[in-house]
Amino acid sequence: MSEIKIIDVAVGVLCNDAGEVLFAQRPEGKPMAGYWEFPGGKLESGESVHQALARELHEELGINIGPSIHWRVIEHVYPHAHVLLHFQIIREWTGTPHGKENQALHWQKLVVRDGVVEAQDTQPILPATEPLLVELADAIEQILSV
Ligand SMILES: Nc1nc2c([nH]c(=O)n2[C@H]2C[C@H](O)[C@@H](COP(=O)(O)OP(=O)(O)OP(=O)(O)O)O2)c(=O)[nH]1
Ligand SMILES: [Mg+2]
Repeated sequence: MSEIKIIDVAVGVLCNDAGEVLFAQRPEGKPMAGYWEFPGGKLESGESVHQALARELHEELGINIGPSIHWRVIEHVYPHAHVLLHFQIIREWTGTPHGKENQALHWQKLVVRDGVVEAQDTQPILPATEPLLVELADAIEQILSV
């Protein structure tokens, strides 16, 4: 019997006061290079989702995050890995995000039109993340309205 290894991934949705979210483009050398994603990465052993997120966003963007709000957990099977994605929304951080791994960054407002989010500047988006954007736009609107 073969055992499936599920990889936990902490995914950070940085959301600014204008309601924009930060996308990063996966650099050369990683699986699915060129795809856009939310910053984040794999949990190391013993880490909580928030701890992994704080570490990854410091490594990838050079920022220190404040609290993260749990939003969704999504399972996805790629040819390269079977992942469990823990999406967290972040409203507070210190420092200005910059691509420490030479990845391109882009702040993008999630505008829903005819039931889809048009994100022309951040195509293609990772297949597990793309279908969540409409609901994420909703969640962000609610968070900003409080
Ligand atoms: N960060 C992130 N990963 C995502 C998203 N959507 C999605 O399917 N994934 C998948 C792609 C990868 O299989 C996995 C993330 O793993 P990764 O390779 O980026 O992990 P890492 O940052 O720790 O990278 P490395 O140190 O292993 O190079 O999760 C997303 O929006 N953000
Ligand atoms: Mg990563």
